[in-house]
Amino acid sequence: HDEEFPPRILDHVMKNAIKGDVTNVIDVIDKYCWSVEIAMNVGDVKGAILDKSFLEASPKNVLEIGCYCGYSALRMSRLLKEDAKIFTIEASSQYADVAQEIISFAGMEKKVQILRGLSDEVLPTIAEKCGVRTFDFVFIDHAKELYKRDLIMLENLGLIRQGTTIMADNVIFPGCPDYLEYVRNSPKFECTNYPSKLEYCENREDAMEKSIYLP
Ligand SMILES: Nc1ncnc2c1ncn2CCCCCNC(=O)c1cc(-c2ccc(F)cc2)cc(O)c1O
Ligand SMILES: [Mg+2]
Repeated sequence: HDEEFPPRILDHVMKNAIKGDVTNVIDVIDKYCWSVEIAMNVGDVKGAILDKSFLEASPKNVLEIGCYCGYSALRMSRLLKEDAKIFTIEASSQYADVAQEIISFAGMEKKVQILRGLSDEVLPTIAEKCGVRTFDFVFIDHAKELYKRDLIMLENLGLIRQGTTIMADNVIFPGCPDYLEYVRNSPKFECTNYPSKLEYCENREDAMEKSIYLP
C-alpha cells in the first residue's frame, strides 16, 4: 500500500467518473481496483454486506474510523436518510486530502465530515465537536491493532447506545484477533460473522463482524 496510490485513484476518478454521481464514482473506483491496482477500500463484495447492515440500522448519526480514500463513506452516504450524517476519522492527512476531493467530487461533502487525527485523539471530543450524543452505526476499518482499544473507548465515552450497530472490516485478514475475542466473549455484544473475501481478491478469505451493543 504505497503512499502514491491515493493521488492516482483521485486522478483516475476525476478523469473517468461523472461529477455528482456517487454510484458512478463507487463503480469507477471498484473497476480501477479490480483491473489496475488493489487498494485497501472495503470494496464491492464486502461493501454489499456493509450496505445491508447499514440499511437495517437506518442510522441518523454514523461514525467511521479509517476513511482512507472515502470509498466506504461514499457507499454509506448514498444510503443515508434525510437529516443523517457521517463523521469519519482519518489519521493520514494525505489520505484525508484525497478523500475530501473524492467525496466532494461525488457531491456528498454536506453528508460526510472528515475529522483529521488519530482515533484516540479525536474520540474524546467528538461529541461536542459534532453535536452528537451517541452514534447509531459505527464502521471500524483503521489500524487492526486498535479496533479493540477504540471500541472500549467508544463504550467508556458513552458514544454508543443500546442497539448501536458496529461493523468491523478485516476480522480475518489482516485480522484483529483481540477485537474478535473481546466482542464475542462480552455479554454486551450480539455478534454475527459475515465470511467474504479480501477486497478485490478472488482467493483470500476475509470477513466482516457485526456487533450490536446491548449493555
Ligand atoms: N489511531 C488511528 N486512527 C485512525 N486511523 C489510523 C490510526 N492509526 C493508523 N491509522 C490509519 C490506518 C490505515 C489503514 C487501515 N487499513 C488497513 O490497514 C487495511 C489493510 C488491508 C490489507 C490488504 C492486503 C494486504 F496484503 C495487507 C493489508 C486491507 C484492509 O481492508 C484494510 O482496511
Ligand atoms: Mg479494511
